[in-house]
Amino acid sequence: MGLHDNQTPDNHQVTKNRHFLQALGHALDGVIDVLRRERNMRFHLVAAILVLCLGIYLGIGRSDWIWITIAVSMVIMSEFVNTMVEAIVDLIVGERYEPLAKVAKDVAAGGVLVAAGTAAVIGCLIFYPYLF
Ligand SMILES: Nc1ncnc2c1ncn2[C@@H]1O[C@H](COP(=O)(O)OP(=O)(O)OP(=O)(O)O)[C@@H](O)[C@H]1O
Repeated sequence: MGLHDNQTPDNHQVTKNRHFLQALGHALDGVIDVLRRERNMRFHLVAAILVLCLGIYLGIGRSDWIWITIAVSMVIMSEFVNTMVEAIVDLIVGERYEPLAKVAKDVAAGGVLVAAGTAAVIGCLIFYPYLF
C-alpha cells in the first residue's frame, strides 16, 4: 500500500478518513478489537447466538424479536463503551493508580452489568410463556 498524505511514514493513519470504505474498514477493526480484548463480549455473543437459535426453534413472534434485538444490541453497545473507556483511561493514566480512573472503569463495567441484567429479564419475560 502506498504512502498517502493522511498516513504517518510507518503507514499508520492519524487523520480523517477520505472515503466511506476506509471509514467502514476502521469501524470493522473496532468490532474485531472489542471481540479480541473483551472475554465478556465473546460470552455475550455466544449467549446472543443461543437466544437466536431458541427464538427460531420456539417460533417467537415479531414483537418478541424486536425486544430481543433491542436487548442484544444494548448489551453489545455497553461492551463497546466499556472497551472505549478502558482504552482512553489506559492511554491517559497508564499503569498509575488513579481514583478517577477506577471510577471511570468501574462505572463503565457497571453499565455492562445493568445492560446484561436487563437483557436477561427481557429474555425471561419473552421465553417464559413459550416454555411453560
Ligand atoms: N489506572 C487505574 N487506577 C485505578 N484503578 C484501576 C486502574 N486500572 C484499573 N483499575 C481497577 O481495576 C479494575 C480492572 O481493570 P481492567 O482494566 O482490567 O478493567 P475491567 O473492567 O476488569 O476490564 P474487563 O471489562 O476486560 O473485565 C477496574 O475496574 C478498576 O477498578
